[in-house]
This record gives sequence, C-alpha cells and structure tokens, in this order.
Amino acid sequence: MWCLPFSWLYRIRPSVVHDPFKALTQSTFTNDFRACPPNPNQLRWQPFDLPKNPADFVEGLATVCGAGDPKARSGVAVHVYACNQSMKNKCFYNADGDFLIVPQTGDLHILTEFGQLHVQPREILVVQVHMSVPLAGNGMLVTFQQGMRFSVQVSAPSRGYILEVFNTHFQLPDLGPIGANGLANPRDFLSPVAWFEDVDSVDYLVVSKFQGSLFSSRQDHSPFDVVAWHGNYYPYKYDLAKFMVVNAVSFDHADPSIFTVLTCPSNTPGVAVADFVIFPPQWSVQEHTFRPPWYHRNCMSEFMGLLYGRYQAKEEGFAPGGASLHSMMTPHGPDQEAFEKASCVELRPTKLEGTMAFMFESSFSMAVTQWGQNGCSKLDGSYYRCWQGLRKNFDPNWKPQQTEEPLTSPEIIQS
Ligand SMILES: O=C(O)Cc1cc(O)ccc1O
Ligand SMILES: [Fe+2]
Repeated sequence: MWCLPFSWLYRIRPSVVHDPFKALTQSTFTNDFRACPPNPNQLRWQPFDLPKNPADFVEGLATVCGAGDPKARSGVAVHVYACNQSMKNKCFYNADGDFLIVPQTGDLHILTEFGQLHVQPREILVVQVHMSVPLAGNGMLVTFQQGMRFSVQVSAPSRGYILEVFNTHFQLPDLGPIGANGLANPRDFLSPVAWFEDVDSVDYLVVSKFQGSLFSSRQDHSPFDVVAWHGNYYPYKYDLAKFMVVNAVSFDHADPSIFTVLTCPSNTPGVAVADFVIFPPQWSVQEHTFRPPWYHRNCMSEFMGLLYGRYQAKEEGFAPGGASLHSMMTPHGPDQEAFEKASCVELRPTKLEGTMAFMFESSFSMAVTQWGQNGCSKLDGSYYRCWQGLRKNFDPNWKPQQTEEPLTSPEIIQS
C-alpha cells in the first residue's frame, strides 16, 4: 500500500534552535534558468576540474544546466561537485527538492540526520556504521530527499554529478511486462540506521538551499542529534552493479528507458520530470542490427556523464568525469568512428565490460548556465566535428544477402 512519505525524528534538541538565515553567495551555483540564453547545439564537456584550492562539497557545487523554477516546484537542475575537504561542523539541506548524487571519483562518507552507512567498494553490507559511496570503477548513487541534512566527508579529491528535481521524489519505474523482478530491485536500496552525536558549544553552520539560493545559519550544536527515527522518508544509496539489465536478445536497439534506475514522474502518465538511466556492463547479442544507439531527435533533454570506461557511441572524446547535453529535437548519435566500427563488425555475442555511463533524461527543455557555457572552461568547441565525416551509404541497387537458411528450411518447425 502506498502512503505519503514521512519520517518521525526523535532528537535531543528541535531543529528550530538556530540563528537567522543569511544569504550565502556562490556564483557557480544557480537555479535561475530564465537568465540563461537558449543554445540548441550538441554540447560536450571535457572532464570537469578537481579543485585547485581547498573546497568542500558545498563550496564545490556548480550548476551546468536546468529548467523550471523551485518556487513553482517544477523543474530540474544538473550540478557537478568537486571537493577535496570534508565539511567540518557544517551540513547542507535542500528545501527545494531532491538531490540524486552520482560520484565519479572519490569516496564520500556522509553523515546524515538518519545515521551513517559505510560500505567499502564491492563489499557486501554487513555492519551499518558510516555512509560511503565507493570509488570509480563501480558506480553508486545516493539520494537526499527534500529537507534532509547531510555532511559530506572526503579523504581524497572527489568529483561527481547531481540531478536535482523540484517536483516530487524519485521512485522505481513501473516494470510493466517485465513483471515483479528486474532492473533496480527494492531490496538493494540501503538506508542508514539511527546514529547521533551529542555535541554542544560548537560553531555549527547549516547551509540551506531555498528557492534556488543558498543561505547559512549558525547554531551551537550538531544537527546530527537524532537518537531514533521511523518512517518511509530517508536517504538511501544503491550500487549500480546490482542493476539487473534487460535488453533485446533477438534484434534491434531498445529504447534506453529499459535502463531506468529511478524516475521522478510528472503528472502526465509516461512522461518523466527526469529519469536516471545507466548504461552498465552487459552482453550485446542482437542480430541484423546496428548495435549502438540510432541517430535520433527526440522530445527529451539528455544530459550524459561517464563514471568509468568508454561509452559505446563515442569511444573517444567522451571522457570519465566529463559530460554531454543533447537537447530537445537536436540530432545526435554515434560518432563517425563508432558508426564505421559497428557497421562492419561481426555480430557475435559481445560483452561490454568495464564501463558505466549514465543519462539524466528530462522532459524539461534545459538551458546551460553561464558556468556551464564559459565559467568551467571545459566546453569542447569541436564536438560537432565528430559527425561531419558521415557519408551517405545509400545504394538503390542493394539487395539483402541470403546469409541464413531460408525460413522454409525443413529444419524449422512451422506452426
Ligand atoms: O543519445 C545517447 O547516447 C543516449 C541514448 C542511448 C541509446 O542507447 C538510445 C537512445 C539514446 O538517446
Ligand atoms: Fe539520445
């Protein structure tokens, strides 16, 4: 039975004991997408820089693109983070919506109001003590829903991607004919157990994101003073290696919605505010098929990132820690090299291994921020060239080769 998301938190002091909020300026971070000039071009970013100066998770937040308005509780934003410092006596919460965080490099140890979890890369969870997101080479997501306070601790330079949704929360996609099991299974989502610290007489900074702007307020105690909680509204993490991949096993290239890990639905059935989709290791077995993605134009904005390895449609040029954006109805698809390779390759069963790309796919038409356009200095001005060498292959006299036994072969039992 579905019930409204809620949690009861039993804490040492109520959260209301704090000084007034003050505006916090951070020029790289924004939710004001009306100010961003439209740009329909295919865009690709080289890997975003790791911090050159000391920066914690909040200081290292930068917005790449987005649409909508948190005041209207409608829209999405795509941010990246790059940090090399732990948040010390400092936490963050988002009053506007949910953050789905996808680390690309570096462990994140996260203190939350709901507790901490610690998982070493590839370790099966046994003891729940700290929250940690494994290193690149694996792939993990962690979701903080509206209002949840958290503090990110790092031990090495760390970088990742964030999908923010203003409308509602992420949920598992409907499995439809797949049935009861498959894709991301509910049992693999892990949540913290209650943990608290009773720390007084500190100068603690609570950073909030409210109506698209950042604020800070001071208090004299740790906000992680929740001694117990219950409910169904809590942060969670998910190891992308647990995703059960479903794909075409006969012919043709399936829509990437079959790789949806989580979706934030809109009020229109079948249309997502945003989907989080992965391109995980998998077998390719389709016959009579150009196996990489088709060339296409569609009614979604597609922001892609690469956690590790190579993406099938662009083996070069799309690097781990970088990104691409293909906007509504803007044509895109495999680069020339991928096209030529996949057009000639023998279609044996092949295992795509050692790779994890992902897509934040939104029905909102996203605009690129000033930081995304210029500030980050990572935009690849020559991206469009990767398609310019594609030539026509149309031959009006072409006839299909009979490479297989005809269907009337006596070997085949016909009904
Ligand atoms: O454009 C992309 O690379 C993402 C994508 C992958 C795919 O397999 C099918 C459609 C699609 O948009
Ligand atoms: Fe696409």
